[in-house]
Amino acid sequence: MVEIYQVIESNALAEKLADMVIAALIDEATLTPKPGLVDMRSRGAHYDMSWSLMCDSALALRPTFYAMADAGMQRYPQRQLREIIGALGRAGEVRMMEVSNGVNTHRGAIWALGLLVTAAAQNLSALSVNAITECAARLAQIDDQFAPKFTGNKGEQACFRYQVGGARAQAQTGFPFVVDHALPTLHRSRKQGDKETCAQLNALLSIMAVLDDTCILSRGGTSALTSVQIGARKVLELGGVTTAPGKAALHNLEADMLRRHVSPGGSADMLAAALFVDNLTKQPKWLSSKFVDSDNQIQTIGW
Ligand SMILES: CC(C)(COP(=O)(O)OP(=O)(O)OC[C@H]1O[C@@H](n2cnc3c(N)ncnc32)[C@H](O[C@H]2O[C@H](COP(=O)(O)OP(=O)(O)OP(=O)(O)O)[C@@H](O)[C@H]2O)[C@@H]1O)[C@@H](O)C(=O)NCCC(=O)NCCS
Ligand SMILES: Nc1ncnc2[nH]cnc12
Repeated sequence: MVEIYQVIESNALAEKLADMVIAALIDEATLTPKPGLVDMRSRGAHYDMSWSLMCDSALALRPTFYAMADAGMQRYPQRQLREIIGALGRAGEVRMMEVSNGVNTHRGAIWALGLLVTAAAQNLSALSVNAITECAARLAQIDDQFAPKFTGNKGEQACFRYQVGGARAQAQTGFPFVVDHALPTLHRSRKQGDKETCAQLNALLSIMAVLDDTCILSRGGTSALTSVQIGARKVLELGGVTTAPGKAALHNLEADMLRRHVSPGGSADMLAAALFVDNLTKQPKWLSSKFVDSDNQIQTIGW
């Protein structure tokens, strides 16, 4: 019997992975409403961002994520791979700043989704949530000798001042709030029949309820972070955004955040990461095939 299968070039797989990252970033930006964040209806607590800017920034980052996925598919030693994607990430940040006119639209997203897309590309035959996040964590733990020791960025300053782990620790510990909070909430909410928008919003709130978001800390300090975490938890305890009490609590949470002028930018990045991992682990048809690896060997992607 002749086996019929589609052979995909590895660069086509990297293209697909990059497309999935961009789709996750655009889905996150488009999710409406989101408290404090840019969405289709408002700029939230950001004077310098808009929905179209977020989309332009995401699209401009496609070559960055493609190059990271491509690097992940080559058989580089892990330290070399870490340094390659570190350089790509820094170049991506420069590109982001050019497109956004100096606004930090996606720095945290480049970091988190860059590590995740590289990890996914390294393990195309084992695309599970744990395999991807654990591989991304191992990459994040490797010291990149070419990275500046201090960035001077607001996130870094907040980490020192408030003694929290921020974006780096999230990645180095395997994105626990994506794995243990966002994805289970997303799945539970879908299972109980919520619309996709509500399921994603509940997932965002489940992250906001626990994350040490340095965007909130640097603008509003610990009192703002505690208030946001309590507010997000309250919406979920009241049954989430589909119930009348949950909706009312969400409204109060948003008003409180706008009054404090704080935004959960880190939580938004973690939601995009969750949407990317969720899509990737749904066994998409384009991956259930074979591909040519960097040694010109045909590899089967299987589940
Ligand atoms: C490791 C880096 C991410 C650098 O991080 P650093 O600690 O130096 O700080 P930031 O530059 O501030 O970047 C951290 C970004 O991560 C997001 N974030 C915040 N808290 C968390 C968290 N607990 N877990 C995960 N992610 C988190 C956050 O990004 C979002 O916020 C941005 C908008 O914030 P906003 O306050 O509006 O904007 P600012 O301009 O900063 O302030 P204002 O003036 O407006 O008040 C938005 O972009 C979201 O994305 C933080 O911004 C990483 O950059 C790094 O090391 N890169 C080097 C390259 C590399 O090695 N790459 C590896 C492979 S990809
Ligand atoms: N929707 C959004 N609004 C503001 N900052 C963000 N960072 C990532 N996504 C964001």
